[in-house]
Amino acid sequence: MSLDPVLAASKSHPKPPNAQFAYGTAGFRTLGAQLDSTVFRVGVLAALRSAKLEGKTIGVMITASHNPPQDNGVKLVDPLGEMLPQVWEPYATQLANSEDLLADVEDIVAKENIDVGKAGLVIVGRDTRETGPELVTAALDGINVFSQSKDFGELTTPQLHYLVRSHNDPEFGEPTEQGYIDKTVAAVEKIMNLWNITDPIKITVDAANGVGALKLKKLKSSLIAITVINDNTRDKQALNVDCGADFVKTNQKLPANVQPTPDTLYSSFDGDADRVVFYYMEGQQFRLLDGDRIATLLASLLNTLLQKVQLKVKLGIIQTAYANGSSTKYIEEQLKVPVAFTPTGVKHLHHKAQEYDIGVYFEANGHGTVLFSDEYIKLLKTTNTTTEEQQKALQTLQLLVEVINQTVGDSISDLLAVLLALKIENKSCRDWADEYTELPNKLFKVLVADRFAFKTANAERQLVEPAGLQEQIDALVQQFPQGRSFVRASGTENAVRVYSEAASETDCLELGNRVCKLLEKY
Ligand SMILES: CC(=O)N[C@H]1[C@@H](OP(=O)(O)O)O[C@H](CO)[C@@H](O)[C@@H]1O
Ligand SMILES: [Mg+2]
Repeated sequence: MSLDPVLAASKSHPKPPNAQFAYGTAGFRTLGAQLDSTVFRVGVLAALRSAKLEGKTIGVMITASHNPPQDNGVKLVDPLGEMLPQVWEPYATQLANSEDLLADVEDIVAKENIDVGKAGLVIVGRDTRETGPELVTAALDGINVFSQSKDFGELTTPQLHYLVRSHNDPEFGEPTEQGYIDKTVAAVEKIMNLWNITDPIKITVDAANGVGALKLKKLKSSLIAITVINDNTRDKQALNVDCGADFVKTNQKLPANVQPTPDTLYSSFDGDADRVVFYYMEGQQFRLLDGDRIATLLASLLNTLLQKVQLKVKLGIIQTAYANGSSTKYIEEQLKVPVAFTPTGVKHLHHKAQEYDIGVYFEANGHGTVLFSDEYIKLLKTTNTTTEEQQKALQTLQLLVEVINQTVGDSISDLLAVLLALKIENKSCRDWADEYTELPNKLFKVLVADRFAFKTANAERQLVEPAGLQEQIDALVQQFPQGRSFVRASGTENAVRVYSEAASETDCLELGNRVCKLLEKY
């Protein structure tokens, strides 16, 4: 099959002069108005990826998550719902920046030994941004050069991952949006019936004025009573503004439009509904229950259920350096579950989680999920129980595999899993928040001339370059009780991040400010 048609198709999607693009942690992300040629070329690459995998279905998601409304982005999803493998990321960058598209397509086809005639289907989803529809057109134009395409319209990022997986693996679920909803709702209802919970699970969710609002409203069940606020997806300038998971986590305060009833749990999604955080007011105090808390709550429920059935499996929690030190201590000392650390970015955590029978991974910002291994799922099917209590625990473990999205962090399924865990364990939001006391912590952003000069080791917890800087940070940290601080280059923004944590609020600020000061000369 000739590669020439790519040239004619690319004529309607010219590359802006002098623009440079890089496929990073979150795919391509920049102003939506700059992305037409890039998204077209990602469409071409998606078709090549499908051909390379002999006709497997590939996904293209158009979103910029928690970024401001004028931004947009695009990322590729592999057949089982995983991220594009890292070895293919340079191809995405190569095509996006190409001045001779045909030559670069030929280069990739030759390097990967691709028969473009084998391309199968590429499916496309987008969040609610204004530039979404035109970028979908660009993606379809790119895909259609070599492959079949299907546009699923507005989706959450995790729904697109689900759809890619179910297209390739029919046992995973019905490959439609309704299939996703039915699978999730049915598993939640079954768990509630098992535990005789007749009172619907209730919560108010701040949907960041994003796609999560539309999808939450489609969860129809007499046992699920979700009130959605910040659901204005028609006002394209409202997305993620003064609301959403990132706003709540960063500012550690309530989003717009929540008039809180004390001791009542609330939740916030981000713009593409793959992150979730929880919070409530205890008197005048705002208490945040972030990704670290979700990990401990879910791991603790799973542990209890496993003990009831007397199942011995390898359960682990995966964190990044941004996890609060108190959460790590609580997991190791109280839950007695091993903790592993990886660099920031979900792909690292996801990969590590696959080493366990049950791998619970969450970034502190609320992005994460629980992965169950095939062996574990088989073990559940062949386990015998003697008592009714054990049978209930075993069935709950089986149903949790259905509730929790196995492809990627998912606000909707994480929300439901958390609410189920609280019901089953009969925990109030205070009980949950009192499991451990967080150390005061703060995240700083420092602009430097060259963020690539900052090189780290030990899951990003130590700097190896610039030489000598880590020693200076260590010397500062030692001066503060329970102090911890580290510096790393952001993978998504042109900045260096400084994290600080210490026994008191004042110490935490002081430590952070002094580490930031060390960076001034860079
Ligand atoms: C401290 C922090 O929250 N960092 C975020 C942020 O990465 P940076 O590499 O720190 O810019 O964006 C990533 C993609 O959304 C997310 O996975 C990660 O957790
Ligand atoms: Mg997101």
